[in-house]
Amino acid sequence: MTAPTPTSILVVDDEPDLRTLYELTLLREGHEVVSAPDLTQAREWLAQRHFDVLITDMRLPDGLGLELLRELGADQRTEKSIVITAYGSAENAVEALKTGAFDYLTKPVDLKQLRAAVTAALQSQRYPSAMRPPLGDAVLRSAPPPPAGVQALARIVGTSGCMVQIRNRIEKVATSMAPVLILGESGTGKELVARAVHECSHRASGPFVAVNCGAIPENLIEAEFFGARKGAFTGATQDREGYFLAAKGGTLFLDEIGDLPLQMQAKLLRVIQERRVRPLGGVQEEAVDVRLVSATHRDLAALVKSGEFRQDLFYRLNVISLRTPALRERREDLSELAHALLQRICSESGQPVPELSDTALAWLQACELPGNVRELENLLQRALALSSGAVLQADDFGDTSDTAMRPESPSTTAAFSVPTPAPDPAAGIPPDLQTYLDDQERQVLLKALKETDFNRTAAAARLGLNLRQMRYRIQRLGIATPADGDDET
Ligand SMILES: Nc1ncnc2c1ncn2[C@@H]1O[C@H](COP(=O)(O)OP(=O)(O)OP(=O)(O)O)[C@@H](O)[C@H]1O
Repeated sequence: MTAPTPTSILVVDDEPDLRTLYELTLLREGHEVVSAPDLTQAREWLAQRHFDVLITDMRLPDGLGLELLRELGADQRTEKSIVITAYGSAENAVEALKTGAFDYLTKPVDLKQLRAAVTAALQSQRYPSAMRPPLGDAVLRSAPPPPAGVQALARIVGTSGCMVQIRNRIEKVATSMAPVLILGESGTGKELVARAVHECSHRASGPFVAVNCGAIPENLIEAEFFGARKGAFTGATQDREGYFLAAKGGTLFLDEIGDLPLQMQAKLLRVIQERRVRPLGGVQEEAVDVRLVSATHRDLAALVKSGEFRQDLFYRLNVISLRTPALRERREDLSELAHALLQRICSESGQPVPELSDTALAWLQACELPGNVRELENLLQRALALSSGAVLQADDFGDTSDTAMRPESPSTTAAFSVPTPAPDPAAGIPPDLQTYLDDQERQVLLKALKETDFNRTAAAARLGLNLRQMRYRIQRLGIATPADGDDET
């Protein structure tokens, strides 16, 4: 049996002591290491041979480490780069990630983080060194993602140009550690995209922790994010891990990031910069090893302008952005989406998949669907509940003769799937029907949640809903629930 080929690393730093320190650390890990004090020598090495990882200081005597990254990118080379930047220089770190760096480290370099970054960079290579084709072949870009990634991409239905583009971009961005910001209207699949980024990345075997930033009570938010030791505050009856540590080795998805209170934004920024967290009441800081993906339906740039969102945090989170298009921008996908959603809903509830008649499809095509794919999903669920045959007809979607009855917002459709409480005749006619129905729905949901000890799966089952519908309603109606529920998926 032949011995495995050692992985090769090129270290570029002009300070001899630091070079030696990095070299020794990496040699001890079993890597083959060569080093260069400047760009010129690094270029000579790169012209001669291939490396698995390039580690470069930002400032070098004859230029910036970023130049090497640009050259690697232009030559479509497969080396993964890690850039070392000065402490507190957010611009350089963001610039490095935008230029294609896999990751960055800040000075003074923590050797544990150096080792972890190199391991992660190697894991993200889709070919082991022995299988790697010769220099010059643009292999990584066309290499397929892992099987879980392929499945996650397939869950994002749509063959319109913008959907093909978004799937391609997910594959590309998944191979680095750069933070990703997903922007798009409600119900356009931002969480689906975030999961696909995770599943296509080398972190796929790690956890995917999804957090709704707008749903956590303000007094608990710090403990939820960073963890807390028992007794750190009234009610902290046991140690709490916190999202950052729970997502260790995986991806932390910060949904509705635009709703994060300002005070918490400052704390989040500090953790991103320092890559360490200290749980409330704890004395020791712990290293953070997560890839951040955030999402919002709000206009973050406008929030920055109005002072509601910190510019420096925006800059940090928005290294790579992805936009999920609204359904009205890709109406050609509606039929495929409707069929795929029907399949999924029916397989989840174990019922046979009905056909979708031409009239039903035409009716859906005529709907505005401002709530996007989620609204389409709700309409199909409701039609399935109302239909008794093997074919879904337009009538199954409600009174289709009256255009005023057509669904106009996610809230309208959401109210349909819960048994609508009979109006109290003594109370007369409510001045705002939607608010009235929302109140009724909120009360029913709260009752079910309380009776099941806030177990969302159990509460959903009591109401004949699935977990996804339950989560949607909880979020839409702004119901506060303990965030560490046992049923988060
Ligand atoms: N392209 C798609 N293909 C298949 N299903 C989709 C697609 N886009 C969205 N969905 C489905 O629509 C529902 C809403 O999607 P998701 O929760 O990802 O949207 P979102 O943009 O995160 O919404 P919000 O901003 O309200 O949180 C989910 O059930 C999801 O599976």
